[in-house]
Amino acid sequence: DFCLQEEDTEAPGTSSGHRLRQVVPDRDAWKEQCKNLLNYIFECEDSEPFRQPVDPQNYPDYHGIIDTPMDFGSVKKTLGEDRYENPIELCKDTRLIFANAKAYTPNKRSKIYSMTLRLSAFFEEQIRTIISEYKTAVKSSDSHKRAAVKTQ
Ligand SMILES: COc1ccc(NC(=O)N2CCN(C(=O)c3ccco3)CC2)c(F)c1
Repeated sequence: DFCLQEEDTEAPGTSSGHRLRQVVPDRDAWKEQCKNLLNYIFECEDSEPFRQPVDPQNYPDYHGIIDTPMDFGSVKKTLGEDRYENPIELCKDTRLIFANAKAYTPNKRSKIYSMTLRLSAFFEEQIRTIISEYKTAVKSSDSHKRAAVKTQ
């Protein structure tokens, strides 16, 4: 964010023109943070069954039980294609991965389901800060916008 001065036709830092550049939290920081979080999850062995969509050949009843399949590969692709507006949307899709496993598992002690419990605990720990910093950045950048309008 910066406030343009009338005489400011020069490149920044020249003797005649000058710019007031304020530091505002980066509202796009969540993208890189979520990319790194997803890469870490992909490195975890616990994510192996959840990196790609379920193959109906292996689990013929899966799509009869689960209405909205989701996997980390799809989340990563959506993020990479800039189709998430914010980290809250990414968090919703990721929670769907865990909810689907809980809905599909025949019992709560199944190996595959137990993998989601560890993954989910780790994900929730990490996404909490990412979302909190994003919300702060949005609030701050909105207030900077209001301030900038006032000076015009
Ligand atoms: C292409 O290679 C693949 C693609 C996808 C997968 N994933 C699966 O088949 N899953 C098994 C069913 N499921 C459960 O949540 C679940 C809960 C309890 C029992 O199952 C989701 C993950 C895979 F293993 C290999």
